Amino acid sequence: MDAFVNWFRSQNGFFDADSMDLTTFFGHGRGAMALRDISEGHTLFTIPREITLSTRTSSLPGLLGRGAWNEFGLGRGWVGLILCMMWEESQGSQSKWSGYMSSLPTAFDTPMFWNDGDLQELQGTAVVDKIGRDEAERDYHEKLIPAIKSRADLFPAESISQFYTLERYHIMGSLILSRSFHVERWNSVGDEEDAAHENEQKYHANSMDVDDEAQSIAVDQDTLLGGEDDVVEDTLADQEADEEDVENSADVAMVPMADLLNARFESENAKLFYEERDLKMVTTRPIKVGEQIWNTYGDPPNSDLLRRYGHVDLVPLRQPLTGEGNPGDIVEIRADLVVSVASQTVAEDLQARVDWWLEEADDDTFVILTDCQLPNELVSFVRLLFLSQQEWEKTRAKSKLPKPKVDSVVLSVVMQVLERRLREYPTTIEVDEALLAPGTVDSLSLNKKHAVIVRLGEKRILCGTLQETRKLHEQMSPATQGNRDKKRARENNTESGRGKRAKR
Ligand SMILES: C[S@@+](CC[C@H](N)C(=O)[O-])C[C@H]1O[C@@H](n2cnc3c(N)ncnc32)[C@H](O)[C@@H]1O
Repeated sequence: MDAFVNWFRSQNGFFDADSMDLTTFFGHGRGAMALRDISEGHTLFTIPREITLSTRTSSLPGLLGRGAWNEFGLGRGWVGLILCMMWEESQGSQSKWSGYMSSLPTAFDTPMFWNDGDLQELQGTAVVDKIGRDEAERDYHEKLIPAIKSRADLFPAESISQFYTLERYHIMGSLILSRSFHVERWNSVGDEEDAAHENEQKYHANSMDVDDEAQSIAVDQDTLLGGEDDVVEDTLADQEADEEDVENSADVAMVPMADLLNARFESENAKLFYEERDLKMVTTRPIKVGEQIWNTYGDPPNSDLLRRYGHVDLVPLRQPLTGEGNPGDIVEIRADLVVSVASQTVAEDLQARVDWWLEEADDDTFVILTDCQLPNELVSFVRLLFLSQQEWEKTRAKSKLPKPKVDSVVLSVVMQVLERRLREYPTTIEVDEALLAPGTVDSLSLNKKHAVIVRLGEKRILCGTLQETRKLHEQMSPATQGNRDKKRARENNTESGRGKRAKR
């Protein structure tokens, strides 16, 4: 750690060694600890923008040239940044980032590196379909390899087996996934005041995928870096982002020192802020001596934490759930599961309705949170599937989604959907709870323990929602309704009797 701090200081980074220390926390890897009571608004460290590592700051895009960068598709997605990181690593001590690169981890607990047996344990969860190994490898073979093969002067044959292997590619991708920040272009000094209220790190759902990135700070690299190389990449990536309205891949940046902070659900006490020339990690709450200094990763569900970072959060859950888990958990219900359940009852061909829904609502997945409430979109979708032919034609003509109003038909379909969704996991909730019980949990491998925590979190939401739905269904069933009507009538009689008595 000393070598890294020395490198950081040699690059004009400021580090308040009286207030914080970099140390190892059990189960969290490295992190930062307060060495004294620190007040809110205190700057813990300052990172000059030129030592953030991105396709704007690396010299590689300039050396390869704008045309080639574009031709090989390196301005889209993370492949360009991955190549820059590989390139900088291959430059050894010649690279400005050598002291940083050598401090980065090379092993990860993320499912990207799990064996098939461990991956089986995640069946049914939102993780499996999102690992994206095949897509990543396609970029390696179709973009990165052709680019390096085209320039033996920049990528000598003997360096390829050391620095440009598929294994190194996955390691760099995982570093971006778990540690990158979103650093936007600085909008010129004149915009500084306007931007003042927005000048803190923003977090998005998924740092590593191009369409849902992680933490973010607005930065103008042009002002600070202004070299030819930057112009090359900037222009390219910016053009692409404008054209496609996707994240500008040039905004994805590795930020030394800031990426050493851990995070835990709703524990953030420090955040990254930008200024014209520097990024600053500033405390957002008072921190007591000995406490860990936490950044935020946006409090994602455990499925995303595991997929991107290789860990999960376990804190007390909130009503209606009990026990420990991640209050940010979610469970996803695919629209096709709902259609499959509805098709058992509905005679009409549902395809036209489904296509219309996808056009109008653009939602093929429904998300339930830990409050266990039915999402309006799910209710609206079920209603759509059960409309009579005449109602459906009217709905389509009006281009208006059905109102998310529950009735006993909707609830009964939802209950079947939830039950079927629960059966997609390899185990029951009871089995998972037993696996995580004291005495048993220690015998699980880390991967298996993480998988069980993720799937149990999702199942608890499903069971909680099923319970709530059953209650509601019960209240709406004709028998209960009849009893309730009778009861209400009795109460009304009593009420009116009381009223009369009161009047007297
Ligand atoms: C941005 S880095 C933080 C620094 C990292 N601990 C290190 O040693 O370099 C993110 C990684 O830290 C670890 N981490 C962060 N928060 C954690 C937590 N609450 N529990 C366990 N591990 C955590 C995970 O391995 C994650 O991939």
